[in-house]
Amino acid sequence: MLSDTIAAVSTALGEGGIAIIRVSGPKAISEVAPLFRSTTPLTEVASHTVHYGHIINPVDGERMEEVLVTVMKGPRSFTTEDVVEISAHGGVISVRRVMDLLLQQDIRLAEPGEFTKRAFLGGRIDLSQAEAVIDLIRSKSDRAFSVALKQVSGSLSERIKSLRHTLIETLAHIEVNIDYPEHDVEEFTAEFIKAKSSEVMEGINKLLKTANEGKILREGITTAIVGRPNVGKSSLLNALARDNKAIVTDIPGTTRDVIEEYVTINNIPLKLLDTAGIRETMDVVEKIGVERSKAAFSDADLILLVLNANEELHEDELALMEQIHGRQALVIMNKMDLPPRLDKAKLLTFFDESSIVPMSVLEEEGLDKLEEAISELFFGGKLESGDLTYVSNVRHIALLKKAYKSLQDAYEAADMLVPIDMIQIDVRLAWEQLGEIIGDTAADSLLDQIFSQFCLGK
Ligand SMILES: Nc1nc2c(c(=O)[nH]1)N(C=O)[C@@H](CNc1ccc(C(=O)N[C@@H](CCC(=O)O)C(=O)O)cc1)CN2
Ligand SMILES: Nc1nc2c(ncn2[C@@H]2O[C@H](COP(=O)(O)OP(=O)(O)OP(=O)(O)O)[C@@H](O)[C@H]2O)c(=O)[nH]1
Ligand SMILES: [Mg+2]
Repeated sequence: MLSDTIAAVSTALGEGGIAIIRVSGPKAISEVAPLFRSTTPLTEVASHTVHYGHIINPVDGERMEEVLVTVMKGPRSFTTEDVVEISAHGGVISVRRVMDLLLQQDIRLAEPGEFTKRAFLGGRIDLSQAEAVIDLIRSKSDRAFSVALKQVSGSLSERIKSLRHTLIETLAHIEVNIDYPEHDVEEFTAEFIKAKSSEVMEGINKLLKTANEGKILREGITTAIVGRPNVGKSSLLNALARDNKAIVTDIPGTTRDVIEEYVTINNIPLKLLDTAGIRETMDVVEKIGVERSKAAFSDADLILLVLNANEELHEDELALMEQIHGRQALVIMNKMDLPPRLDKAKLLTFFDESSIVPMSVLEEEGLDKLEEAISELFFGGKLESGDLTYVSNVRHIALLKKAYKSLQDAYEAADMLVPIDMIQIDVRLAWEQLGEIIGDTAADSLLDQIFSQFCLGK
C-alpha cells in the first residue's frame, strides 16, 4: 500500500527553543533530500542518525534555515514508514520557511492525528493505544499521565485481547458442536458457554469498576466555587492554586466571569471554577456573570459553597443549599478570623458535620482540612494504588457495557438450552464489540472521528 508523504509541525507553535517538523511516508527521504545540504546526502545516511546542515531553496540554493535532520527508516519508526524529522530554530518564520519548501515537494500537509493514525494502520499500536496518546497530551496530573502511558504501552489492550481469546475458544468449541453434534452433548456445551461467558463478564466488570476513577483521573473533578458576593470565593481559588489568578477586592461583585484553574489535591486533578457571587442585580455584566455561575453550578461534579462566618445566613444561601441537596458538596465557613455570626446549627440541618469546613482563607487556616475533605469525598482518602490499568474513555466504557450485555444474553440463552447456533451469534457479537475497543473491528468513519481529535503534527 503506497500512501502520501505527509508533513506537519509537531511542536507547539510560537516562539520556542526548537521546532520539530515531521515528515512521514514513502518519499520522506527522497523529497527532503533536495532541500537539505550537508556533508552526506540524505539519501545515503544510515537509519536512526542525525545530521547537521541547512535547508536550502532548491531553485537558487539560498540557505533558508540551519537545522538538524533525523532519519528513521520504516518499519522501525513511529509511523512504521520512513520518517524525517527536521529540528529548526523555534519561531513562526523559521517553521513557515521550512514548511513552505516541503509543501512544494511531493509532500502534503498532514491531517490532525495522521502520524498516529499511520502508526495504528501500520500495526505498531492498536486503537486503544492510539487513543491513550491523546490522553497523554491532555493529562492534567502526574497520575493521569502515568495511567495513559501504561495504556500507550498496551495495558488495556492486553486485558481486552485475553478476554477475546477466551471468547474465540468458546466460539471454536461451539463450531465443533455444530459441525459434529455426535461428538458432544448439547447440555455439556451449554454449561461450557455459561462458564466462559461468566468468566469474561467478570473480567469486563473488573474493568468497568475502574471507569469512575479513571474518568476523574482523565478529566478531573469539575469543582464550582459558589456563594454570595464577597464571601471569599476568588481568595479560595487563589489559595488552592497557590497563585493570584483571580482578582480579589472587598467590593462585592468583583468576579464577573467564570475563571478556570487546574490544581491537583493528593494526586486528584480538580478543574476549579471561580464564579461570580450569586445575587439579584441590575448590572447587565454582573447579571450575565450570575447566569454563568448558575450554569457552572449545575454542571459541576463537586460544589464548594463558600459562606461568610462573620454574617448570618442569607436567604439566597438557604436557596443554594436547597439546590445542593443530593450533590457532592462541601460547605466552607470562611472568615473564621472575624467574630462568628453564622449559626452552624442551621447548616447541620442541610449537611453532615464532616462536610462543613471552617476556614480563614486570609490567614491560610483550614486549607489542609479542605484538601483532606475533598480527597475523602472522592476516594475515601486515597486513589487505588498499584494497578494503573483504568478504562476512562467513554467509547471503551460503552463497548464494554455492550459486550457485557451480549454475554448476558448468551448466558441466558444457554441456560434455557436455546439452539447453539443462536447463542453463537451473541458470543460473536461480544467478541466484535471488544474488538472495536482495540480497533480490530472498527469502521473508517470511527477512525476518522478519533484521530481528528488529535493536534496537528501528532
Ligand atoms: N522527536 C520525536 N520525539 C518523540 C516522538 C517522535 O515521533 N519524534 N514520539 C512520537 O510521538 C514519542 C516517542 N514515541 C516513539 C515511539 C516509537 C518510535 C520508533 O521509532 N519505534 C521503532 C524503533 C524502536 C527501536 O529502535 O527500538 C519501532 O518500534 O519499530 C519513535 C518514537 C515522543 N517523542
Ligand atoms: N477577614 C477575612 N477576609 C477575607 C477572607 N477571605 C477573603 N477575605 C476578603 O474578602 C473580600 C472578598 O474576597 P473575594 O475573594 O474577592 O470574594 P468573592 O467571593 O470572590 O467575591 P465576588 O467575586 O465579588 O463574588 C476581600 O477583601 C478578601 O480579602 C478571610 O478568611 N477573612
Ligand atoms: Mg470573586
